[in-house]
Amino acid sequence: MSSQILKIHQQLVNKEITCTDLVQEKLELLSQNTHNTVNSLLSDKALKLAAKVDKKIAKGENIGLLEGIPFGIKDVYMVQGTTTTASSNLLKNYKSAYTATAIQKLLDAGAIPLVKENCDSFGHGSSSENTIFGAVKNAVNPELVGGGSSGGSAVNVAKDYTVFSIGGDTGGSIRQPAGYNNIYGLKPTYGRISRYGIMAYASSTDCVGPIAKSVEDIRIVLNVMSGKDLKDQTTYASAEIDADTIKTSEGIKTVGYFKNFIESDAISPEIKADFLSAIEKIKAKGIEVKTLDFFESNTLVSTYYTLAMAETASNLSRLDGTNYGNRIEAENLKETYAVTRSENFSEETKRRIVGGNQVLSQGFSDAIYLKGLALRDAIANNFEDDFKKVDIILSPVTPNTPPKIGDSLKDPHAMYLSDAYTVGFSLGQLPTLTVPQGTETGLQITAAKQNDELVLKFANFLKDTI
Ligand SMILES: NC(=O)C[C@H](N)C(=O)O
Repeated sequence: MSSQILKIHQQLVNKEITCTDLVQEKLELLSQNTHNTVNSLLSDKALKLAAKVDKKIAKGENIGLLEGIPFGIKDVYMVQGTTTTASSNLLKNYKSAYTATAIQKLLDAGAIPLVKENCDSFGHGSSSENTIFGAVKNAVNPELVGGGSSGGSAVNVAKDYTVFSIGGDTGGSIRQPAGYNNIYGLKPTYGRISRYGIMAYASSTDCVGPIAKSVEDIRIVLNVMSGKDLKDQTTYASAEIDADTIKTSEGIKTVGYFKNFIESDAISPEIKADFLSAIEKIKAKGIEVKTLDFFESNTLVSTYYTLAMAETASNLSRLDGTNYGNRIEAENLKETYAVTRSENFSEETKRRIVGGNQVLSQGFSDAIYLKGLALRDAIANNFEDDFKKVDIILSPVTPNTPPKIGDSLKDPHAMYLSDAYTVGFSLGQLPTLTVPQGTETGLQITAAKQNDELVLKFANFLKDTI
């Protein structure tokens, strides 16, 4: 699909539509939607901003590319004056005191925030069913899950309720719902976009990224959000990615894929067939394809969940009803903490806090946590070796197609295993993009650290190839 942002920009500039009508139409679609994508609507703010854009256009002033473009925000981002619930009961009424850097940059560029979007609570999940706002339904088939944890964001884009949405990806939360809903979703290199103002889940792999319907829209939004931020010391300065540069296939000679992913018993036959057919088409275009060895799914999933649970147990320890959230008074302070947390956190979040505290506790941390860190280093080293042999690693996004609503909740372990193909790239802190394949799960393009440009370039190449 071509750029929605460029199309709407032209329509606004040519006065074929007004920004107010556009925003009103999207707000109506969002408020009537039955896919459970909305936690809260930002109608007043959005309509005020739209009126300003219309005034500017009426006066004949120039507008920027993102000015007047309506977008959605996963409900884990602070946006001053809005409720930021993380889809949890504990923060049901929590109002953000400040705005996340990534969102502020979009607001500064004139984009119009419409909605705080439903997701798995605190990012804990792969289906967007772990939420107090009702399970997000898939855009293609509403009996299936919308994917997670940025499910509401992906479905809103797929259904055209928003032009793009900002998701968050710790172990697949942008890429997997993008795949399940047949659109694009980018997890940039860790540190390319500031995490300041995102509700922290697992700080060592949390990434901010765009979900959209075209490579060009991903590029535009990525450029605006990227950059060093003194409020997040893990950020780095990056060069803008140029539209024309990513239209050539220069620098793409070799593509690799992990043999064990594709030969695994867990992969669905449709996904395997679609993947191998894409590989044949890539080869036919003269690109060399190499198979690579990688860690087994069980190792990847257990390393990721060991570290993610440890980090979330630590990050969420601040939510005890004292400074934030839905405090439940009990007999004494200790009881108040306990009741506030046990009554307000979901089963899945409690599972992760208990698991994470076990990982970090004295007597266990050497055997479990330190082992997890060592494996993470080994995985990162493996990637460094791989990128000496290939330019791009291609993979399916998930081994499975989206499950029916309700099924993932029955078996958390099976849900963790469905992240087998996304979590390794998170641990490696690599740039990874989901591209749609016309099916219910997409292809995942990964390049070496800080080479987000090559990922987008290959996505353009793939668009004309498969
Ligand atoms: N947050 C994410 O990136 C999703 C992943 N399934 C997790 O629960 O950790």
